[in-house]
Amino acid sequence: MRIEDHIVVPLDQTFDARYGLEYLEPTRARVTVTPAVLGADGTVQSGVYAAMAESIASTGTAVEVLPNGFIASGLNNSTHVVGAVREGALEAVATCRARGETEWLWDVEIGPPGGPVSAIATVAIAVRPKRV
Ligand SMILES: CC(C)(COP(=O)(O)OP(=O)(O)OC[C@H]1O[C@@H](n2cnc3c(N)ncnc32)[C@H](O)[C@@H]1OP(=O)(O)O)[C@@H](O)C(=O)NCCC(=O)NCCSC(=O)Cc1ccccc1
Repeated sequence: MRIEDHIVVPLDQTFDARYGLEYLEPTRARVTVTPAVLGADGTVQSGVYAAMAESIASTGTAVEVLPNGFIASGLNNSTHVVGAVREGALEAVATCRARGETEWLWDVEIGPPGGPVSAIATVAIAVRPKRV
C-alpha cells in the first residue's frame, strides 16, 4: 500500500494543520509558537506537546509498516511537560526504542530548537494487519 492511499482527510484540514505542525522528516517536526497554541497563562498548552509526540511517532511507524500491509494506530501517550515555553518555536524528535510485532514504542523529546527540553513523551503505536 502506498502512504498516499491511507490519507482520508486532506492534510491541510487535519488537527495537526490547526496547531501548525510542520514535518521536517517523518520523525521530526516543528510548531511555531503563536497564541493559538498557548493556554490562558501564556505558556504552550500541554496538549500541543502530546499532539506533536503522537503525530511523529505515528507517522514514523506508518511510513515503515504501511507499505508492508499493516496499519499504525495511536495506543498510548504519556507526555511530561518539564519546562514552560512562551514564544519562538518547538521542535520534536522521535526515536524508536522497540519494534514489537504488534506495538512500537517511541521516545519523543520536544523543546525550542537548540534549547532545553520542555517535554518528554513515551508513545506506543499499535501495529495491526490492514483489514480489507
Ligand atoms: C488498533 C487498536 C489500537 C488495538 O486494537 P486491538 O487491541 O487489537 O483491539 P481489538 O482486536 O479488540 O479491536 C478493537 C477495535 O480496534 C480497531 N482495530 C483493531 N484491529 C484493527 C485493524 N487491523 N485495522 C483497523 N482497526 C482495527 C477496531 O475499531 C476494533 O473494533 P472492531 O473489531 O472493528 O469492532 C485499537 O484499540 C484502536 O483502533 N484504537 C483506536 C486508536 C485511535 O483511534 N488512536 C487515535 C488515532 S491515531 C492518531 O491519532 C495518530 C496519528 C496522528 C497524526 C497523524 C497520523 C496518525
